[in-house]
Amino acid sequence: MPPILVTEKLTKNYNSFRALDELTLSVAPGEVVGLLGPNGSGKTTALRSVLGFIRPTSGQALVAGFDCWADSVEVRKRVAYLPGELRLYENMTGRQLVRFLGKLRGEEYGPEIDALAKRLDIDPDRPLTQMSSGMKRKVALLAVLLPKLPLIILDEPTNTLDPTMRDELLAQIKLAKAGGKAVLFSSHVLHEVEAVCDRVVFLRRGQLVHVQDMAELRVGRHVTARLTGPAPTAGPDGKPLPDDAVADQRLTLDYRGELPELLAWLAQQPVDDLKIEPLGLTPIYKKWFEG
Ligand SMILES: Nc1ncnc2c1ncn2[C@@H]1O[C@H](COP(=O)(O)OP(=O)(O)OP(=O)(O)O)[C@@H](O)[C@H]1O
Repeated sequence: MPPILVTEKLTKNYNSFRALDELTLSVAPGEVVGLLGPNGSGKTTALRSVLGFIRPTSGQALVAGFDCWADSVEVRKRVAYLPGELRLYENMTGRQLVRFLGKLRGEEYGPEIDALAKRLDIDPDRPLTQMSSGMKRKVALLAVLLPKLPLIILDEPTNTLDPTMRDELLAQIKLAKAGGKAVLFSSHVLHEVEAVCDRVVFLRRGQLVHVQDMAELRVGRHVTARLTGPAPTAGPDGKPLPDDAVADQRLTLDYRGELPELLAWLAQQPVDDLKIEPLGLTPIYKKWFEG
């Protein structure tokens, strides 16, 4: 299926400062892509450029073939967007706001508002002025999840949500994916990104430095153990261990083979205090941003 979103060498300078540097990526229908990177790495700049809020210095972003800057009206008809910082119409109730935003797009919502409000545990008839910041964020999520649009863009969506609602939002992202929508979102929370993404794009100082296929990561395991005797020279696959696998009597290994092979190998090693975890994004994040 052709991608719904394509960026080609998308670049944004603020005066002489390059906030986004030749970002090239694509997101297909039914795909969830995460943007990860430290503060100021260009995530919001990338998302806002796709929405046509920011004029690229060079390169382009296309949604369903429409240029995000030149055809931003067409683009916004196809994208539901949750900004990082909310500016809501405070004199409305949640229901009024969601209906108002729907009407701007020519969509009418009925009982589905109540069904989703119930799942998000908010009263849609309460004025926004009487809501906490997390409740307001949930109203904004209603407005993003209800529309029947092919692309959802979320800027740090779980910010201010409690743990139960974070899980609910992740479930909603999975539902959107199952319904064939494409989702692009930024986050700082690695385990959330791990839970829902098909691919994760790492940004550093505006540049794409790594793309991680999550299916590839999910078959891997991260092994740590304390060595009580001589360090092994070969790994579970019989190949020499990497130079940095053993330091200060601690073994650290990323393993992508079969589990019985790993367990048989560990049984022959002088190890205790053993931990075997899913590979996860943490070591990759550390490599790019803390290494
Ligand atoms: N309007 C602006 N004028 C000048 N510089 C800007 C402007 N907007 C963003 N920047 C700069 O561009 C860089 C990227 O900012 P951006 O908001 O895209 O980062 P981010 O990855 O979303 O960060 P965070 O994780 O903190 O939300 C930062 O250095 C920021 O200071």
